[in-house]
Amino acid sequence: MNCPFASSRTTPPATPPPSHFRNNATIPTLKDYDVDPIYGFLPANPMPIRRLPAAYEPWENILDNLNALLLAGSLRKTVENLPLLSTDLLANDREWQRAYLVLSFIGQAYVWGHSQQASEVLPVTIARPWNSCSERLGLLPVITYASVTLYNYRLIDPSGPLKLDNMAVMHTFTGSDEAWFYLVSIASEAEGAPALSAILSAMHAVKAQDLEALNASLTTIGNSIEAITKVMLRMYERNDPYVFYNRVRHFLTGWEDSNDLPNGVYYEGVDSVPGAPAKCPISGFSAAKPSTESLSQYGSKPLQSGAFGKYAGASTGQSSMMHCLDVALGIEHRPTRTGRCTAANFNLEEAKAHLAAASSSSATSTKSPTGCPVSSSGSTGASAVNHILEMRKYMPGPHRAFIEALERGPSIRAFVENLTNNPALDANGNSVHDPALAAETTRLYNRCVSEMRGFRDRHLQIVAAYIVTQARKKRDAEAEAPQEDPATISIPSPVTEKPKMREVLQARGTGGTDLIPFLKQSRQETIEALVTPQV
Ligand code: HEM
Repeated sequence: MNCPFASSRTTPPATPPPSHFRNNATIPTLKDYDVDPIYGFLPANPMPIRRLPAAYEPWENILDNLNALLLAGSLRKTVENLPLLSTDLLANDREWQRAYLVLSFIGQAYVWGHSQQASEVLPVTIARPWNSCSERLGLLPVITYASVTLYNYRLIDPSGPLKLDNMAVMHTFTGSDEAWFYLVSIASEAEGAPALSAILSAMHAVKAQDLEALNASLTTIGNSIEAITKVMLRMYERNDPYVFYNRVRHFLTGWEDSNDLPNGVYYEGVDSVPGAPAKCPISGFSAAKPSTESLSQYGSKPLQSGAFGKYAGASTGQSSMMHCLDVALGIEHRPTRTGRCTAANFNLEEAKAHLAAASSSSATSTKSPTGCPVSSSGSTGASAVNHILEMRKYMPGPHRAFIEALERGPSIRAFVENLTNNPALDANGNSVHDPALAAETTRLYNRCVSEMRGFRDRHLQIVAAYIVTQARKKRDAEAEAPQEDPATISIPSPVTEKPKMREVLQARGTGGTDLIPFLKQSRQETIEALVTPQV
């Protein structure tokens, strides 16, 4: 028998095995999913626009003055007094994307404020158009990776190279460290872009069983991952971990699981937002109503009916690039535990030990870095959620669809696995493929997986430096602060900053995950994709 998918070199099976690598599957094209061969997921041809048409000047004016308004404490009032602008005048994708960016910055600034209590209510003037833009783009009405990176970049010299040194961001909440955080992420999108065409070529090569073409594509994919890791390491150059943790993250945080906003945010004047609880048919309010305190804070106008939405904030985990690479290489992510650490079960020493282990080994541990008990399977008994898949909800619709189309495409990993361990034989029992070429395919595939592991190793170190260590320092500083007699302290301002114990004690992602166990699991799943020749 001469089945190319034969599972054994010497004993062909009675019936042909299934086509594990889905070689009849359709392969997507980049252009159908708003992906550029050079810019990847970054909008290009035309580039992101820098200002909306004149009708939207009231929004742009607020963004121009965002920092000043925040500092002056007058942002909320200004937003409440905005005219309600319709999105009907937005004429093309770039305008919709720009509007989403502008409203993301204003919306986040409104909710979190500057040393103010979070606002549970988002006024109709922002809530309604933000929700319309999100619907149109397949995003959610919260700040996302798309708001701060994809739609927020420009080239300093438009005819110059797509490289970090020639990139700028249009907006930040806080300044240059934050800008660098976005810029490095944007540069990583650019460095990864060649991998996207190569993934499609690799899938075509699998279909055609063309090892030379497959090897060339795998080489490009491996080089791209290496370049992503290299540029990611430039993060340390101009983004100070203290500034990032204590100044920047605040604005990028969502309200999916927030102590400050336990019901999420109330989108005034919006009939429904994705995932919103059902509304009361009589009052028009969703089951949970904004608190009396929120209502009293909320200006003088009567509150319109609306809907509560609970969403995670912006996270680099929302980059479609890494999802594509995972899918292309057959790296599968399992659900992660959702157990939350609390002040009660936090143990810093265990957290430190865990982190030390995390940066030197891939072995799983039975303690989370926050010192919370975790079983070796990563479960605390709480329901498990696949955080990596969850992040796809926060990607632009066409990019999410592209990843899903890749999932339906031919499986490169299954092909390499077969090639390595069940090579196809001709009528004489000889390998159909040149064994040296096939060995090279296995090596190149494994190199791609190892590059992904290398990326995740380095990323873990970044997260440790920018979040876990900073959380610890903040906790230590608070513990060392002299305990004054509260009776002798006068609090001068009506603006109170609530102690954020959970934020201090928990090293959590802006996207809302318990960090290190999640990232370690993701790295472990990467390692599991390696194809090992069976002897
Ligand atoms: C200061 C720099 C960075 C910090 C503090 C950081 C932080 C995080 C955090 C907290 C998560 C967990 C998900 C969440 O809860 O939000 C995460 C996930 C992730 N980040 Fe980053 N990140 C940084 C830079 C980057 C860069 C530059 C990239 C891309 C090149 C990147 C790619 C990813 C990916 C792909 C995930 C999903 C987890 C995985 O696939 O293993 N990160 N990051």
